[in-house]
Amino acid sequence: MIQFEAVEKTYVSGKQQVHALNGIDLTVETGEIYGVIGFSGAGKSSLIRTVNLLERPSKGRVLIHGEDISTLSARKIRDTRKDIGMIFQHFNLLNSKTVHHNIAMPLLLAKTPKAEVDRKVAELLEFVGLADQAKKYPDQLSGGQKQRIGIARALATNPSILLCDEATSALDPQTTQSILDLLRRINQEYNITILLITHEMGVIREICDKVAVLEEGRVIEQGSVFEVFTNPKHSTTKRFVRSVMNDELPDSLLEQIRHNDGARPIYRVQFTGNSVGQPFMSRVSREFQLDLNVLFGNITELQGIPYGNLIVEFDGAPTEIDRALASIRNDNIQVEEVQQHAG
Ligand SMILES: Nc1ncnc2c1ncn2[C@@H]1O[C@H](COP(=O)(O)OP(=O)(O)OP(=O)(O)O)[C@@H](O)[C@H]1O
Repeated sequence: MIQFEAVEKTYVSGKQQVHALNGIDLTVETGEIYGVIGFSGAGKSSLIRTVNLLERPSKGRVLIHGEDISTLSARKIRDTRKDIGMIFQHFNLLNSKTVHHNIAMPLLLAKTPKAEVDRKVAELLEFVGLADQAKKYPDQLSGGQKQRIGIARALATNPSILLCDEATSALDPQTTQSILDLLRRINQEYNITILLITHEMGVIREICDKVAVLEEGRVIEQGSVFEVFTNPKHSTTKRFVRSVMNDELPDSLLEQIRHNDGARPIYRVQFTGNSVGQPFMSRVSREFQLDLNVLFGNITELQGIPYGNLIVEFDGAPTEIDRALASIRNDNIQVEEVQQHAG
């Protein structure tokens, strides 16, 4: 478990002060994959680097499994660091050393016997799918392969926590996917808690259980990925969600809504989980004698739960439309009128 308690970080250079973190409270539970997203300069790197003391908080505390690491002895800090692996956007491999040596590095530093080092490196190479690349040098590998080496090196000391600093930002979409699959396996098979920072909402959607949105060194929104994606509250969160959820109304449709005289109101209908399987449209149409015209829609999946989003024009008697809306809401389906937002 990682706990940030009122964490602040101020950088001082000359007379200038930069307040990178302004009081962060966050808890990453054991076994979770927790994503922190934010635009450039939001404070993501500063935050993740306080976990392994690459940066010390200016105020507040970071607790690892309940212990404030900044108060530990030098020896205990070394032990705690072994328990926290880290991978980086640009991999941070030693180009003059072989793949084997790069992965072995943390074990060699810990004076692990050679036979044990060789056994562990072979196991890790197998796990990351690069068993035949041990003698190569990083320059001979693709970006995705380099990140696999970075991951293998991070796992060498059997950590319980893995920090991922923009681990897929330098990779193409297909390679990103394969690295995210590998991170998920690490989380599931080794029960390693993962804290990742990214500026890509697709990464959060793909593997995270929880997400926090960072802006100007503050957490502006946090929650389960499902909650935050289906009901984002802050405008920055809405921007991030829109970047992957494709629920923007097309221009032609906005034009149609703008010219709607209000006789046929238009609603956004959002439904999740069990509601997805319900034939609520035909039921409502029959029961309240309405014509329902679907103008736009998509159904997607978040954390294995289906999530639907429809834009529907309701045509019928106003009193029946009101009754229909009440009936839909009764089924735990969210409905909101889009007319006023569209213009
Ligand atoms: N060593 C440093 N000295 C001075 N200012 C710094 C230092 N590191 C970061 N900053 C500043 O702190 C703020 C937060 O930076 P940080 O790198 O944590 O944000 P970020 O969200 O990770 O951004 P990016 O995605 O661009 O890396 C920025 O204004 C940055 O310029």
